[in-house]
Amino acid sequence: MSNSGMAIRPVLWDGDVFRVLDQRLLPHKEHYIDCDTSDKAIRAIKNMAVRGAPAVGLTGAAAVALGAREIDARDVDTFMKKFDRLCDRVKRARPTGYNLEWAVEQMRLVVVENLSIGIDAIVEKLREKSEALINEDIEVNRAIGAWGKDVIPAEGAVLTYCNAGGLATGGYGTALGVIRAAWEEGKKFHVFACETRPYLQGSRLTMFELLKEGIPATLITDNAAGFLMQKKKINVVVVGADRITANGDVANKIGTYSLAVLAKTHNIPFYVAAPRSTIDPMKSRGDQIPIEERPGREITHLGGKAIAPAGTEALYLAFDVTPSRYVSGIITEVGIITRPYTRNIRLALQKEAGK
Ligand SMILES: CSC[C@H]1O[C@H](OP(=O)(O)O)[C@H](O)[C@@H]1O
Repeated sequence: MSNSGMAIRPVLWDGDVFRVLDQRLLPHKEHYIDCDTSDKAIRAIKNMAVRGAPAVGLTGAAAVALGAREIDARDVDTFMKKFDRLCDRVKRARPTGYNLEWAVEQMRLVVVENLSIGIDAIVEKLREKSEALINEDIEVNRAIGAWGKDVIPAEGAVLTYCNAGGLATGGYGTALGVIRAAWEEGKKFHVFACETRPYLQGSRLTMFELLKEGIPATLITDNAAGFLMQKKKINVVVVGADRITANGDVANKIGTYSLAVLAKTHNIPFYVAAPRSTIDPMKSRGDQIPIEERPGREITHLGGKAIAPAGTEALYLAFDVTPSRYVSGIITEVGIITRPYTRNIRLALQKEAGK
């Protein structure tokens, strides 16, 4: 276990270097990229060396802390102008997850609240805030697990999609945080993990995490989920989220919407586990969420080898949006939000954490 007690640390500070576990190499190799510049941290987000909305947010915050050190400014006004440009550059790294915008805003607030202490002291506070956000994320995920563990049956099967685990966060996980908490309570359930084409977060990352901790799990192809639900093999579905709008619509990995519709068809509870930092109160509906389109090569190639004929045109929409009517509840660090979502999300955002 690392010093945070986490089985896995996807991101961490080591002195003045921000270290990112390169998830493109998992499960075969655990290699950390040492980010000593904002460009390296931003690149790690763009090329998905680090992925998962909260982990992306934490890396964005680190990119801001690293970038602040790079700013050449003799006065605070000049520093602020360059700092705002840095924040905009970091936020553009990936468009769909809200945690990136949220984390960069947390960093910007540090500067705004400390303009009088001088540039060097501001830079130091940004480095401290970036590390604090990682530790806060772990605690928030533990609270999500504590609230959510009761949706997992004492025996039976939970299906999850993509990777919303320690690798997608500061180290504990949202959907996998719920599963971890239920396991730590002694429940004897089974996990079905969808492989989640094309990046294979499920097969490469979720199975990596669950096997590491001895949580019973079976990998399935994405297209097997419906049949298992039809055969009554699944008791509950728990997934993560990248952005949740004020009315409870949920952006998550492409394929999540299909699972939600199937779950509703088969009367299976469908839960979304996410910190409140994933909730975007400024967007009222899911159709306002920017959906990232990634290179088609990420579909036509696997491990660098073509799995489609040369010249194949591929459309890779990396996320989809599940309307709130398919969502049984949103598991957060302050409780499980249920409908009416607009009202109850607003109340949840006003609560103090942990109450
Ligand atoms: C806990 S958020 C995890 C979330 O992020 C994943 O997307 P990506 O791997 O492309 O960053 C996926 O949507 C997961 O549910």
